[in-house]
Amino acid sequence: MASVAVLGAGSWGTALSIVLADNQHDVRLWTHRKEQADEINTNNKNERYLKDATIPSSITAYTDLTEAVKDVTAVVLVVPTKAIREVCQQLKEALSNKVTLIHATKGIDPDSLKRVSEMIDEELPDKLYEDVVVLSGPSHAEEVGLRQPTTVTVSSATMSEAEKAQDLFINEHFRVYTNPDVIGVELGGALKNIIALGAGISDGLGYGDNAKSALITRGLAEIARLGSSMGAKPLTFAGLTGVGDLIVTCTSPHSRNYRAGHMLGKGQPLEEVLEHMGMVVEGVRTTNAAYQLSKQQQVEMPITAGIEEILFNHAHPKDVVDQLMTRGRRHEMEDLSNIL
Ligand SMILES: NC(=O)C1=CN([C@@H]2O[C@H](COP(=O)(O)OP(=O)(O)OC[C@H]3O[C@@H](n4cnc5c(N)ncnc54)[C@H](OP(=O)(O)O)[C@@H]3O)[C@@H](O)[C@H]2O)C=CC1
Ligand SMILES: O=C(CO)COP(=O)(O)O
Repeated sequence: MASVAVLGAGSWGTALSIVLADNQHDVRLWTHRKEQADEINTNNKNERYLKDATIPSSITAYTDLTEAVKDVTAVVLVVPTKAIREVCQQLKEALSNKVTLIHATKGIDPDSLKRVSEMIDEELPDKLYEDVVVLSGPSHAEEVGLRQPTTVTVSSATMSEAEKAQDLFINEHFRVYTNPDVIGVELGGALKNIIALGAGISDGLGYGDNAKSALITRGLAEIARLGSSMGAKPLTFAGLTGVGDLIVTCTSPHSRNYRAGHMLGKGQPLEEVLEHMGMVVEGVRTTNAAYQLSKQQQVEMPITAGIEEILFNHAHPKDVVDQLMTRGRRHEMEDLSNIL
């Protein structure tokens, strides 16, 4: 049994805490909201973020970060990308011993264009952990919280750290693979959110399965192009954290990115959509980050560019689809043949 602090009591932090508690670990779930900690500790519920799950009574919620991380062997960071630097700065003050550091956040920071593990490395001193472990894959919190079969991947530059994370999480409902390609695992999980927005937009416009399938496969092509240019191994995008996560997010009403896209496709403005969601829609900021990266890396990402136009320049979704459909002719494997 290990002591594990999970930082972030949203949908995913709560679901991952349930997995860890099922594995008999001592789980401390940190939230910055006192009323939420009280609800978890008193009613074993997190109504706002994971309403259908009953939280095992062995999980204790904390609002004091120093108390939450005292003597733990592992820390799981699972706040939205936007909050990663701020929470790391607090963690730096609160943590006194070396831990296995895992993050399960899926995004790219549009200000620094950094992946989440890169931001963690910038914010936390080396002495607090060996190498960050990324946990990613097709895993809706709503299903994990109900112990439905789920597979994910853990990745770290130090394989023994990834294996420690695998040991912590693996059980009969939650199967955990390892993969040494940190860049590919992290980028697949972040970039699929852009395509999930696109899939939702397409459905919201009333287009059918053909359009969605095109978005998933052509989206995968542009994810692989950008990812490879940034040092990822192309084969990773054919795995759980690439095509696996694309399928689950582009086809499921659990996905916040898909649902937000659906509302955009129906014509609702972005601000209204985000207010309605009340949970993080990572694809919005990551679209802008990926758009900037595509320019920096000189990689063609037409779907991402179209979604950038819809999100930030008031383009009409139907016009963007028309533009995508009437682009110049291409060979399907153009640009991919030299990375495969
Ligand atoms: N939900 C899912 O199925 C999955 C999510 N993920 C990823 O996990 C990450 C977190 O997502 P998820 O849990 O779903 O998001 P939610 O929107 O459900 O919850 C986010 C949580 O983070 C808290 N938070 C935000 N900012 C801070 C901060 N500065 N300090 C402390 N807590 C903060 C929020 O608190 P508050 O209530 O105050 O806003 C809230 O409790 C995302 O990157 C997402 O892509 C990955 C796989 C599956
Ligand atoms: O990453 C996820 C499932 O693997 C969750 O996606 P959403 O953030 O779109 O809900």
